[in-house]
Amino acid sequence: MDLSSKIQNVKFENLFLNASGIHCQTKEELDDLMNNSYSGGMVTKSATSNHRFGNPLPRYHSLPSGSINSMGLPNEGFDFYLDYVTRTEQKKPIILSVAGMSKEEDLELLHQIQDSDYQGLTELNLSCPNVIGKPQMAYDFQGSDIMLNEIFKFFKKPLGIKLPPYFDLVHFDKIASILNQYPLSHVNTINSIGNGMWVDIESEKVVLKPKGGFGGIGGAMALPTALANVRALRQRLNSSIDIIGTGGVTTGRDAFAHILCGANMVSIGTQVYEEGLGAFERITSELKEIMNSKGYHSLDDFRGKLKTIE
Ligand SMILES: O=C1NC(=O)NC(C(=O)O)N1
Repeated sequence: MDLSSKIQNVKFENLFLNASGIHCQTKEELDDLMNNSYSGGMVTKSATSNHRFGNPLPRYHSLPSGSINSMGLPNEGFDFYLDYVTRTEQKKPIILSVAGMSKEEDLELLHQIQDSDYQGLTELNLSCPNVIGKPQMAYDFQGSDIMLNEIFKFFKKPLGIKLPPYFDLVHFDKIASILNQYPLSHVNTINSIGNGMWVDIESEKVVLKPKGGFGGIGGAMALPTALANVRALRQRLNSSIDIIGTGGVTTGRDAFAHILCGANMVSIGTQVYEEGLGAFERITSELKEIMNSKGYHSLDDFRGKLKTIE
C-alpha cells in the first residue's frame, strides 16, 4: 500500500500534513511534527516579519463538529521559522508558510526567502480571516493578480498559495484564471471559513473575544466546502499546479474524498488539535483500510476520479 505523494519534485512518504497553525508554532511543536512518523510532511505556522502574540484570548473554541478560531497570526517571527527550516535535519519535507501584514511585507518576506539558502517549498497565506482590519487578500482578485505578478518577477523558488474558500462557480473561474498565469508549485485549499459565529446559549454570549466573536470555522463542518474547493480548482487549474486539500478531515473516509476530488496531499487541522498527533496514525490506517477494500494500491489509482451522475 503506497500512500506517498509529491508536490512538484518534492516527495512525501505519505500524503498527510498538519494544517498551518496547528501544532507548528514553537520549536517543541515543530520537533514533535518532525518526529511523528505518520505525517509525510509538515507546514509551519504562517510567519510574519516580527513575533506576534496575536489576538486576545479566548481565541479558539471547540464546536460540536469543528472549531472556531480568531488567533490573529501568533507566531515566533520570520527569522525563527527561516532558521528552523534551513537548519533542522529534514526527516520530512517542510513547507515554510508566510503571511505578511501587508503586500509590502509579503514581498519583503519572499525577497528574504529568495535571497536565503532555503531551497524547500514556500506557501504564501493570502487567506487569514482573523487579523483585525486586514482583508483576506485572495478575495481581491485584481489585487491578487497584481501581487502575484510582482512576486514572480523575482521569486524563483517553489511557491504555493493558501486560499480561502470560494462559494460561487464564477469565483472559481476567476481565481483559477489568475493562478494559471503563474508558475505556482501548488495551491492549498481551504483556509478556515472566515468570520463564522458561535453563540453560548446559557450565557447568551459569543465564545471568542476578538472581533466581537467572529472567527474562522474549521473541522467536520468545513468538509463540504473544502471538497467543493478542491474539486472546482482541480477542474480549472493547470495540471502543473498541485493541490493540498485542507478542511474537515476527521477520518480516513474524509481523506479519501479529498483525493477523489483531486488533492495531491491532505492536511489536517482541527482534528489534530483536538485528538493530538495520534490522529495521523488513525486516519492513515483508516485510509489504508478503504483503499484495501477497493483494491487500490496507490493514491494515483483514484486521485481526481470522482464520478458525476450522468
Ligand atoms: O490563516 C489563518 N487561518 C486561521 O483560521 N487562523 C489563523 C490565525 O488566526 O492566525 N490564520
